[in-house]
Amino acid sequence: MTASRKTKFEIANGRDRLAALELTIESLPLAVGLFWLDGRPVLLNRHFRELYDVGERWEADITFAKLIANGAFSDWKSDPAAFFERLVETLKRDGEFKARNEVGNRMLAVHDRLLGDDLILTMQKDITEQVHAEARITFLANHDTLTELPNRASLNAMLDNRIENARACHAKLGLLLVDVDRFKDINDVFGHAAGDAVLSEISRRFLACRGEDDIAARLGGDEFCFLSPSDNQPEAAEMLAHRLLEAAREPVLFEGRQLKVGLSIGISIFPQNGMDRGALLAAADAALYRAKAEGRGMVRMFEPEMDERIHDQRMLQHDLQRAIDCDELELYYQPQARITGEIYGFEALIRWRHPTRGLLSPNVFIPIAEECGLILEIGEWVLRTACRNAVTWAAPLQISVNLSPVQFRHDDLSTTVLQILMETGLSPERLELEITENVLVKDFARALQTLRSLKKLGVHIAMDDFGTGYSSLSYLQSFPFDTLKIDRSFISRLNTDHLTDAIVRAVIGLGRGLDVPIVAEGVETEEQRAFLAGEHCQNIQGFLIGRPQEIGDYADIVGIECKPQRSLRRSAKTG
Ligand SMILES: Nc1nc2c(ncn2[C@@H]2O[C@H](COP(=O)(O)O[C@H]3[C@@H](O)[C@H](n4cnc5c(=O)[nH]c(N)nc54)O[C@@H]3COP(=O)(O)O)[C@@H](O)[C@H]2O)c(=O)[nH]1
Repeated sequence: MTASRKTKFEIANGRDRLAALELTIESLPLAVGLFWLDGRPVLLNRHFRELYDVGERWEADITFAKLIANGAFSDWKSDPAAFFERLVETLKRDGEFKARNEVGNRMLAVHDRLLGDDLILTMQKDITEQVHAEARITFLANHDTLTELPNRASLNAMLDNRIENARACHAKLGLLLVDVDRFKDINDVFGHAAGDAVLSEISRRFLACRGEDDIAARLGGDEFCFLSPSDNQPEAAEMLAHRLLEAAREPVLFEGRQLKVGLSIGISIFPQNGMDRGALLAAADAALYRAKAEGRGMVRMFEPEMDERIHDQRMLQHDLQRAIDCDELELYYQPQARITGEIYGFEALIRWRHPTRGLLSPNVFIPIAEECGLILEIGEWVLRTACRNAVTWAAPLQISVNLSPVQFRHDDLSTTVLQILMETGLSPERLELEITENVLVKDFARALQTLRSLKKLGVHIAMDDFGTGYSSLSYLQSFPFDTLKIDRSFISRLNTDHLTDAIVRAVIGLGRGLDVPIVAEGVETEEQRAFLAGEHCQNIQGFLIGRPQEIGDYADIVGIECKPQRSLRRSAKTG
């Protein structure tokens, strides 16, 4: 090949390569533009031209600044030439510039580079889908998926921020904690889809009655939180609370049913009820607790004496952790008798001999133990102590033990019972476990399975407080209880209220029909006993027969030497 032919070949080859390069750039899936430093374009690929609406043969006066000014950078729009100058300065200094730019409804990741001394290469990638996905992920991290309200994490951040601002401006804030009354019942009776429908609809109504600056969030379950930033406190918070109550009044329609809910609301005010988020939430929670305790459907403002209750509960919880080890728990025993008066068993009832507060009722500390999980240890102690005590009796009487729903939901309950029976040597048919229907309300199928495995051990199962829940009857269909205990609230009204007499009569009839013996609880008078005898109620328990006492007080009945209970407790603990 001659020298001139070689050059021609190389030139042709070079042109081909340039054409191939241009074709590649033309079809790249990102917008590419090459510009002179004065802004005039050298090359704009198809994506770039489409993005900025430029023809294939662009007009002579087109420039980088004019093109980008069609994007959404407002500073570019106001003075594109000045911004272009600044870009060139940046490129000369740093060699590149990266940013996100919005063009029309697309989001672009822009990467500009200086090529040599006189060219700007801009590469702009469409990241609209990625940005949407990022926004969705951020939204999900900060919002509750069901109601789309801010979640607890984002509420915490917003509260901290608003409290900080309010502190700086000496402003006031109202914090509302809102609980949907009886929401659990809707979930349990009509299913979770109904529960979800209620929460979604209620949240939608909440948003409609919230003020422009108010914050609404879902904390989880049926708990919501609102922040009213008005200075007019507590009035503004109270007004918001009443708007929320009103919004929830209308039933929620679900699959043709009208589901009725109510709200309980607790309010705390910044700064007087707390100086930070934790204190304000705790104060609103105490007020909410009071609202629920006073019958639900209520709004309660925080009052300092509620703080004492929180403090008190915390102290008790703290002390309770040591109660077993320090031998402070005791069992009292209350006799259970045939209607004729013959005692056939005892119910074990726990007491806490607190070192400074004296003898505490289970109503005071069992809810605390359930809340903090200590009930598992305490419940096991009760079961072991009661069984160990009962085997020492000469008379093989029945021993009844209360089970908390928390114990019941724990996986190992039947194993624990079996272990204690084997360890103490108590014959299973002497042990009766008392459950309330709360045990069955949550996760019915699982509860039923546990009941069946307990029954297989040979122990008896009693339904306690019968008649106080509204679905007791349906539970009777599902499980063959050995005993039904009519709640003492019915017995105390016997002979004074016709309706109560009729209910007690009906329950006794029901027991007879199902062949399940009835125990009437809380029998205090001979008149009540006579009524029950007249209705052929088999068994009674109550102060008329005997109060809960140390077992030594019933030594002659159970057939033990009258020895102090503390030694028995200690021997139960050491196994
Ligand atoms: N999970 C556990 N719960 C327990 C345990 N021990 C008790 N409890 C539950 O605490 C509640 C209160 O019990 P208590 O203060 O012992 O009250 C019992 C009796 O004293 C009371 N009673 C009995 N007869 C009468 C009466 O004639 N009048 C009257 N005013 N009160 C009376 O009733 C309570 C027994 O109720 P019940 O269990 O429903 O049979 C109570 O709910 C206990 O269940 C425990 O170890 N674990």
